[in-house]
Amino acid sequence: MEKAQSSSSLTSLMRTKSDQLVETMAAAMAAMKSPMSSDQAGGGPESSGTLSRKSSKRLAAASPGRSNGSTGKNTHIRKSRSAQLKFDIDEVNSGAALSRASSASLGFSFSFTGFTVPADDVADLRSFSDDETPEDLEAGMRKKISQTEPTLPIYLKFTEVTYKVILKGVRTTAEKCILNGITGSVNPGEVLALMGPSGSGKTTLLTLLGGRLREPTPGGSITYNDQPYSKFLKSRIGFVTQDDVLFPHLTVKETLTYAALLRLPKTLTKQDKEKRATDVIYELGLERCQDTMIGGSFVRGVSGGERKRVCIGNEIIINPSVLFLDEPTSGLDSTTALRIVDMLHDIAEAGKTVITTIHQPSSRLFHKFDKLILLGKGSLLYFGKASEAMVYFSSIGCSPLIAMNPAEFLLDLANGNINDVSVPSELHDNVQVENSESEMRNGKPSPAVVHEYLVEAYETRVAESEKKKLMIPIPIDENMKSKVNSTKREWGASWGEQFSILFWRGLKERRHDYFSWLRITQVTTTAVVLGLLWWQSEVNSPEELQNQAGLLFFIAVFWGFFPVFTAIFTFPQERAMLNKERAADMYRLSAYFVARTTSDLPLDLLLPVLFLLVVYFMAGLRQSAGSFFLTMLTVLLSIVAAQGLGLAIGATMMDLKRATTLASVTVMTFMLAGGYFVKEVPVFISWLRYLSFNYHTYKLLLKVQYEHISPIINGKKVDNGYKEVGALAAMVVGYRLLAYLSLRKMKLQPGT
Ligand SMILES: Nc1ncnc2c1ncn2[C@@H]1O[C@H](COP(=O)(O)OP(=O)(O)OP(=O)(O)O)[C@@H](O)[C@H]1O
Repeated sequence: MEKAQSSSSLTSLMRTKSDQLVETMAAAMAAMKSPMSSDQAGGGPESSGTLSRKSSKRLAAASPGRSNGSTGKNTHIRKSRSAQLKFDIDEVNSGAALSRASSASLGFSFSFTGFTVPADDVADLRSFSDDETPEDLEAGMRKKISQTEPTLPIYLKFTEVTYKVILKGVRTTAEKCILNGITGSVNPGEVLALMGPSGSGKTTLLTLLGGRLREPTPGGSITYNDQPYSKFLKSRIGFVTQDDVLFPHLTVKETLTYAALLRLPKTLTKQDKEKRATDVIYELGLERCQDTMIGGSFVRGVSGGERKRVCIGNEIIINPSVLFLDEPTSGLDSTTALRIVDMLHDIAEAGKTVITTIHQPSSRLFHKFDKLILLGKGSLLYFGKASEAMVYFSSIGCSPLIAMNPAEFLLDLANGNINDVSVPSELHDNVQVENSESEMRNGKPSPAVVHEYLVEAYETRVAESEKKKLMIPIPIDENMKSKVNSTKREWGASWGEQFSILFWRGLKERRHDYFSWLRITQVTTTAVVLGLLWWQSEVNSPEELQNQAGLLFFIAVFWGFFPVFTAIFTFPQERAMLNKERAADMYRLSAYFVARTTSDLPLDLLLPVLFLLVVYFMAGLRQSAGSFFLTMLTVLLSIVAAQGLGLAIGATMMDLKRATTLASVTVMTFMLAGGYFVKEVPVFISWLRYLSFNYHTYKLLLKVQYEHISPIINGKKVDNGYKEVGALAAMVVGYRLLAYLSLRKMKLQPGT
């Protein structure tokens, strides 16, 4: 028997690779057409190997009949076929890996010279918007990602990657294993698809590979050109998250131009960067919608496919070496999805390494991937060429019984759903022998049994050889490898430029808010009502003065309350964008912070001017230019201080519900401590008023209006007002500093 076995193996090895491939494919086709016939030939599921160690022991004990004379023949066929198949898979995996990478002109020097789109190409090619027909695509109307600039090639390898989280319950703490020993690799020029049922760990694996998930520390090793993750990679990695994180009020062109200005290296001029944005627009076929707003829940904008392409454009604009995409085709029709995957192919052809998760691809899509990882409950069920997946599963006895999209078949298997799928008879025998209810469902092996079988099949057949392959050093020179190791961060623009870009981007994004008639109406209506209520009020008696002081206190409270609740939204609303852009090292946090907090100031300071113009003269407050302007300055200072509080609460909580609750309690406390309602505050709590911007504003307003009447007004001593101004100025800076530090401490959310 041994002789027969070795001669069979020898024959297999002596055949040419193509012969083997043809035979294997033919066997697989035959198995797919008629799974039963292969059984009869002795090479079907039964002969495909006793893969489950546990199952095989059970089988040997329970089915002595199978260990008779025929076993020798069966074992021989099984072993020789399995050896042949293993050989094929190994060969195909290693041989095809670099084919596309080498065909792409991968320059081994690292510079940015910009994308080049020949003008004729642009003119000739029709735009590729969502209303294109599938025929256009078939006819090759799709634009190629034409890029003359070399890309730093990055070979990504990952071995035995595990990821566990601690789940803390009310009483208990449990460990959950999300990924369990995932091994694989992807090279420049290849598109690797991560497939698996919902919750199988695709996004977790993608974010780990993208270097965006580092807590809790994952097990195993992930290397980029045989080097561990370094900060340098942030600028070489593009990451397209599942949710499209874009500013809804910016147009497609604005979005990509700002990304180019912030992310491209300082060595490029502003014009070069803008040209790069235009090139990307053409390459992604977005020219027809380049001046359309992105849109969002409340604003109609570009279509879902266009939005996804903008997200991809945002990442490819930096000419990344590795591009990660989380479900780029979700929610898109099959034609648009195909277009996106075609685009990923073109991106890979330009020498980039592309890794994407994909939920349920059509068969046309499925065949476009070079490599495939199939996950089931966090375990690896298959890693290899996508085109070899069916061959592999047929080799372990799992084939579709009806014509089926391969992706659907693989997902069914990964889910343990074996309706319309043939599984090895040993799996049936197994569970029948044990007659375990938990292992059977309607007379079929349960999903858990199928899962265990698939995991063990992969471990025993392929895993070891894959791990060995990963030990081979990658074929690029040491210089190139060490580049990845650099810890130097390279900003695309200086601090000042970052500030200016972010400031103008903020102004553009919120330009609609500035001219929001709702806010203007709200403020002017309040002003008119106040003006009418205090119409031409006099201060000839203490009662009249107290009456008018009520108006001053209301102004102090209104312009304390309003800015806090507006500013609270600033950071929680932009959290996803901040996460995304900080993960990509697009700018310094300080530049973003200053730009974000100042770009709102024009409107925030314009409305109170309008308000005071109405109230001041209607209510007949002190009629002198100095008093008017000092009142105005006091209110503006109070607004900037109150904004600081709102920013600090928002940045600390980063959750609108909690932030608004805390803000309302704080604002109410400050209002009560403001010195109008309670005159005799108990000593032990009297310090509270010093924290209240209402208190300081009110005191300053009293001083401006009545210092010529009496040194003590409404129970408040009117001095030079420096203390109040100092306190408000300290609040302006202090609260902002607190907000900034809270943002600094904020942990980046993976995958957003
Ligand atoms: N930090 C975490 N804490 C607890 N559970 C987590 C955590 N991260 C992921 N999980 C769980 O791990 C599993 C895998 O999640 P993951 O998002 O990677 O799955 P997926 O395959 O991408 O799913 P989908 O296709 O639905 O997006 C899920 O059950 C998820 O709830």
